Amino acid sequence: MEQPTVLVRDLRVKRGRKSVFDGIGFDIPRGEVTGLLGPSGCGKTTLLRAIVGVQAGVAGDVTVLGEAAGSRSLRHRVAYATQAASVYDDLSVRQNLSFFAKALGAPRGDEDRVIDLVGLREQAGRRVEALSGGQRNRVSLAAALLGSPELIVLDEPTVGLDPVLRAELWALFRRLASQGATLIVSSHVMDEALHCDRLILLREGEIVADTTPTKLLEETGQRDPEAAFLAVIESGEAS
Ligand SMILES: Nc1ncnc2c1ncn2[C@@H]1O[C@H](COP(=O)(O)OP(=O)(O)OP(=O)(O)O)[C@@H](O)[C@H]1O
Repeated sequence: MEQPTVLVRDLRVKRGRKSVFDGIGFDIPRGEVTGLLGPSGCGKTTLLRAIVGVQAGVAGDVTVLGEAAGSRSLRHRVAYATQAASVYDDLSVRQNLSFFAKALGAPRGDEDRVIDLVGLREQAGRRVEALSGGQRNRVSLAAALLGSPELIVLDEPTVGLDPVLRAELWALFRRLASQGATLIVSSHVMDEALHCDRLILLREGEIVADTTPTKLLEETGQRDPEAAFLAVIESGEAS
């Protein structure tokens, strides 16, 4: 059987004095879009950082593509787009992406491929400082797609985007997964859950459900994911 892309076992994370996770575990198979959902402060960013291997205070096992999370050999195989766009304001979209492409050793012309993927062709020559917040975030997303990484970790990539763009990005995530990439996408918007193959619902550092959109709605008898999430939390509190 194919090895999962991400394998998390007994993960414990301390940030300062606070224990954010105290022994969680799950697998993420290849070629799926996994949604990491839950309210602000539940631990989504901390978990993504542990998977990428940049979080301090981590104990337990996080294995990515068969290697320990954060291993040097994963540098070109794993991409991470943080919540705050990390791009140069005084460079154009294309200059930013050419710079990152060179730093990564991505194939020639890869910047144009990712500019098209995120729908920024018209803005390619514009300096990043002249873009909207949503467009800036898409530059960051484009940078994460350079070099066609096998695991793509995206922290709230659709924040601040209008519904049309949001739908376009989700279609892009699905397309990348169908080509074999594995995506982990965090969000606190439960409606986005419906675009995922798999859902990990977090609350205060605990996995309250590890499910699929269909199962979540079926098992809670709800029609919308927001209500379903609340139902999961209430049933957890009742038991
Ligand atoms: N540098 C830090 N030192 C101590 N505690 C921290 C630090 N950063 C975050 N935390 C705590 O860790 C917990 C998880 O935070 P995290 O940023 O992972 O949540 P999140 O689900 O991504 O939230 P959001 O959706 O608001 O980004 C929170 O309780 C937060 O207060």
